[in-house]
Amino acid sequence: MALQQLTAQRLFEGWQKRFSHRSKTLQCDMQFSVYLPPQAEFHQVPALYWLSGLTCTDENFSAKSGAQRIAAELGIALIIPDTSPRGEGVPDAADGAYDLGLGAGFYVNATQAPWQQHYQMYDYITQELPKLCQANLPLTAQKSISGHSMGGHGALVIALREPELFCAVSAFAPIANPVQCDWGKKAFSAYLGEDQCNWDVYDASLLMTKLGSQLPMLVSQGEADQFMATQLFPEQLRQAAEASGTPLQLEIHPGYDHSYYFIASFIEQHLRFHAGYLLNNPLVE
Ligand SMILES: N[C@@H](CCC(=O)N[C@@H](CSC=O)C(=O)NCC(=O)O)C(=O)O
Repeated sequence: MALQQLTAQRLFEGWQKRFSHRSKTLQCDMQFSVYLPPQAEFHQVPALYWLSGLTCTDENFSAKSGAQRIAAELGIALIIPDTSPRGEGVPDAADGAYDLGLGAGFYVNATQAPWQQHYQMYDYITQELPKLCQANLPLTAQKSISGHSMGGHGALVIALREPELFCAVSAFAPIANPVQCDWGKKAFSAYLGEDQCNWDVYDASLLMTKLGSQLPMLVSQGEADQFMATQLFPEQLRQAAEASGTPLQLEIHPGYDHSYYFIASFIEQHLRFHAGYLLNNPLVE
């Protein structure tokens, strides 16, 4: 599996890198970013996978979160994929809408035309990308996962469905019950078809109610988030956790909105939370 390095920049004694590769799963060329902490020059390090939200590429989190300073201190690599397949021949929303198509893959495996050939983001994130990173970067097998909004939905769904892949999960302002909100209904009906029975396996609140989880799980939500009441529904996640006995740490932060300013304010807490499990040292948190 060939990986082409596009850029490399020194950052907090480590390296911020951008790679390109041909994705067999998505049938297009993909780019992703990686932060390698200084420790990776001497030994393998664990990795946190970060899933971004609507309209993002791998560059939003890389440039705006400020995560690298803490990742360098803790010795954790950050793997930051794109949010959809891209390139010539990859379909987009007919009207160029921001919440479907390019930049809006929703981390599902599409089954419907014209999406199903390329929009296989669930398999890309859970299978192809980790294999590629493991084979080409100085990483241990330890992984955890986090994300924002659409990416928070992706992180929770993936961790609930495949808990053996990760040692912890967290999310910022996740779309917690997508089958009930306009963003989710629009994307799922396009990618998965009108039969809502096929949507449930991509809904964190429904999955949690059904399966429960003992995975360490932290969710942060801004109370002044402009999307909280219409698209995110954190209360549904809280109820699902209570119903299933899932030890969800759900924190509501007064005054914070949906932006990367919120993420930048709490990313240190999230990285220390993940480090407690990635480094097998609960005292780090
Ligand atoms: N353009 C839209 C909102 C787009 C938006 O807010 N995107 C968020 C993620 S929202 C859920 O997945 C984001 O992370 N944007 C990138 C950034 O750098 O801020 C609208 O106008 O409502």
